[in-house]
Amino acid sequence: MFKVLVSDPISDLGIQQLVDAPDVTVEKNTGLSEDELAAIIGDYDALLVRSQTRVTEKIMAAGTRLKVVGRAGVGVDNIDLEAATQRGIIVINAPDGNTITTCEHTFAMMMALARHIPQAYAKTIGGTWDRKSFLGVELRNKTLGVLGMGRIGSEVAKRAKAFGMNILAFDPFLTQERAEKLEVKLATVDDIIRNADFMTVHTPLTPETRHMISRPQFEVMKKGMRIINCARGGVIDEMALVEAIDEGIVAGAAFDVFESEPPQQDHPFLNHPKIIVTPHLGASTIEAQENVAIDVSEEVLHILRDEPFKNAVNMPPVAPSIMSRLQPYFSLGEKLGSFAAQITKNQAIHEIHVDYAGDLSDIDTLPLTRYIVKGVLAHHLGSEVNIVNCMHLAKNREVNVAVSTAPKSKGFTNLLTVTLKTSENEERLVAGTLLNGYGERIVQLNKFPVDIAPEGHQILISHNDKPGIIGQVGTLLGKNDVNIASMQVGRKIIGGEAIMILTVDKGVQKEVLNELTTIPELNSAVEIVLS
Ligand SMILES: NC(=O)c1ccc[n+]([C@@H]2O[C@H](COP(=O)([O-])OP(=O)(O)OC[C@H]3O[C@@H](n4cnc5c(N)ncnc54)[C@H](O)[C@@H]3O)[C@@H](O)[C@H]2O)c1
Ligand SMILES: O=C(O)[C@H](O)COP(=O)(O)O
Repeated sequence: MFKVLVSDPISDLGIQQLVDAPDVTVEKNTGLSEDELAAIIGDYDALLVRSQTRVTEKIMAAGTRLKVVGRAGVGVDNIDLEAATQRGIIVINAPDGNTITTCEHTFAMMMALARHIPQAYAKTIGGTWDRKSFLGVELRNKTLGVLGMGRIGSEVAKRAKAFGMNILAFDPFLTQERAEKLEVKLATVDDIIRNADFMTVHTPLTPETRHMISRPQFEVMKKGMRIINCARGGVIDEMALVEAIDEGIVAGAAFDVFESEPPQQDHPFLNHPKIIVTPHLGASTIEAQENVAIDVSEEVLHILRDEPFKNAVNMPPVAPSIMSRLQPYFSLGEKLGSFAAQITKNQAIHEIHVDYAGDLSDIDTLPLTRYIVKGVLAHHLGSEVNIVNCMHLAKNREVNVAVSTAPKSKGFTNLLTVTLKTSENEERLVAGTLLNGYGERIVQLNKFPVDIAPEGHQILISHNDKPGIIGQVGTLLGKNDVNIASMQVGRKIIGGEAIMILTVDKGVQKEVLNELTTIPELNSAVEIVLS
């Protein structure tokens, strides 16, 4: 008999199929502390949660029977995926069930914001009949900026069209073709900041999206913008937002999510006259809660019964025979994918092409391809991507994954070449190898041969091959306290196009990268971070 523990409030109707299953017993025990949960989790085969229960390393370690953690919802930021993967615990989520509900909540927030509904309600029930203080704005003919055009962002855009709004949309995976299909205008973050009347964010919280709207963005923002966040706290810098509202740059904000939940009583959003808030209610409808609970219960049953399942967000075991030959390349493959994604910044990727040469040309490399695709997608999609779901996510985003093989590998015994093709018909190429005795190396970047260890923080500079540039780069980084550990320069012809790759000891601020581009003959500077 399998034992399932439900540790957050999850729809009864949604989990009915688990309750009815003859080989399963379901127990509910909500509101447990980490210690309380750790004390009992050893008795269970499956754990069902929403976002309240933090499924930490400690819980995973105590879950000696645990096969699966089911998240009735999208975000898995409350689950330690690394710890689950290490222990072979499958983590699944229900990515589709609350899309419409969250989209509708976003709209409710946008309209409440436009018409001051919470503030007017509070005054009216307080006995004041105030018709002067709450002059609103129409949505019609206004420009809505959507950051993140995944499931929820796309639905929001669709509904905004019906309200007569013009949509500017940005998503690293949004191609011109898909934008046309969705009837939105493909834009940059900068276009949105400078031109939108309303802006709504629908991205996960990743190192790249954290504070993607902060002081520098507020400084150039269209005056009077209204901002909605029903995605994840932290995408918009909360303190910078309060300042921007108080300075009259932002007209108002509607937030369902906070950097830390629940927020402290003295959080500046609470009781601010121009900020309206809800307590992470985006997914809280009867329908969505039933949907996500049904989806997750179905998957939990499959996993407990060793049947095929689809929405795993962490890694399943790979067959041992394939593992022994491919495993040494998994980490290199993921890093090549991530490197390639980071040098393809702000361009929609429509194909990930992988070429396997030499030792890798005669085996089934699909598990390795998954690591590469994961590396590419995880840069934008965050912890939701894993080697189980990455192909599915690529397909959903109309990103084609193509593989070719070649018996010869330019003098290397093995060579992995990852090429990202963008919708602007550009290509970014990163090739790497496992060198006997030297480990992982990147040996080609676009058309330039290089030799770098793919790890830590790097700066990739594209410049014209002119005397003095290296010195200026070194001086500028030194001035900004960035220590250079190693440097590589590559060029095809003297005086022509060239690249420089610097390995540095720590992260580099965006301002420093921008300053680098002011050096004459230096065309671009991008930071690459590899773990
Ligand atoms: N408030 C709630 O209760 C609630 C409910 C459901 C989902 N969510 C959250 O909403 C967010 C979106 O959910 P979804 O189901 O649409 O996810 P999704 O994965 O379908 O879409 C997220 C999109 O963000 C894009 N993205 C990543 N980095 C970006 C960047 N730097 N700039 C612009 N776009 C970027 C991705 O390419 C992707 O298309 C998630 O954070 C999810 O956890 C919140
Ligand atoms: O990621 C999600 O699905 C939402 O944030 C909903 O979270 P909840 O299940 O705690 O409401």
